[in-house]
Amino acid sequence: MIEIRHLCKSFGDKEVLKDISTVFENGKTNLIIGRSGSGKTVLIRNLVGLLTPTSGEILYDGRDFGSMTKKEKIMLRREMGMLFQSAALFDSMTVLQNVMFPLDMFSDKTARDRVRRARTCLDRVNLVDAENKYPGEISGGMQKRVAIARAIALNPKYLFCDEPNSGLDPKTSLVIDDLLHGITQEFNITTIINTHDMNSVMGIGENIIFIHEGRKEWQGHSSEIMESPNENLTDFIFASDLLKNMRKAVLEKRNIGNTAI
Ligand SMILES: Nc1ncnc2c1ncn2[C@@H]1O[C@H](COP(=O)(O)OP(=O)(O)OP(=O)(O)O)[C@@H](O)[C@H]1O
Repeated sequence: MIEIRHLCKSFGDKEVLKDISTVFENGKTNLIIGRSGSGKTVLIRNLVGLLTPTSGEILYDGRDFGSMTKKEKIMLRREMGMLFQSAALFDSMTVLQNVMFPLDMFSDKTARDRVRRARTCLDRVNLVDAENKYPGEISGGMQKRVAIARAIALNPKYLFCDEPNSGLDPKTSLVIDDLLHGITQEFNITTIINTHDMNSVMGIGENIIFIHEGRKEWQGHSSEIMESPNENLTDFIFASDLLKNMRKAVLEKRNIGNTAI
């Protein structure tokens, strides 16, 4: 679980994050959504320690990042898996070598156990057969699955994903969403996904944080979005006229249903 208390982040006199407090639970896919420039990336960068908050606290299972020693911060970073917008694989390494990379760097397992662990992770993303291929020889969706296998190689407690579906077609995006959701539940990880993908929001959004102009404007489950009275949220989610009309039709149908009861 990650808890944020009154987090603020400014660059000079520009306030980007304004008094954000929330809880990201383990075993849940937590999504951060909001318009471009609303502060999502800055929030994730604060969470992974790439930026230092101007004020406020971030607690990782009760451990306050701000008061950790350098050594404790290094240990904490090893509990974090990261999935970047591009899969960020090493082109000169095979799929297996890519997944083994964090194990070779940080694990004290024997070489044999490291290979076994990497294969287990590849199996989890259905890519065992591709272990000897190079990133350039596989599709974008497969590359993302390799990146997921690599991100979970060290059994992370926390998994941070920055736009995991960018550049993928809708069907492949669903596969990635299902994998992230499944892995999160199976290994009880605190997963935080920064996304613009509305299919992900509606499909796997168990705990959604909507950031608007640097503030947490709304938080809830995807099933609560349709009836939310928050106009900034519904304008953002149902951006086109088509989606607005669909929402209107659904709400009217529900109202008629309720009246009939
Ligand atoms: N290092 C920095 N110095 C100054 N301003 C910054 C810095 N990093 C981000 N910002 C500003 O913070 C604001 C929020 O940026 P951020 O990248 O978090 O937006 P975002 O919600 O992730 O947008 P997008 O969806 O387009 O990725 C922007 O106005 C950006 O210019």
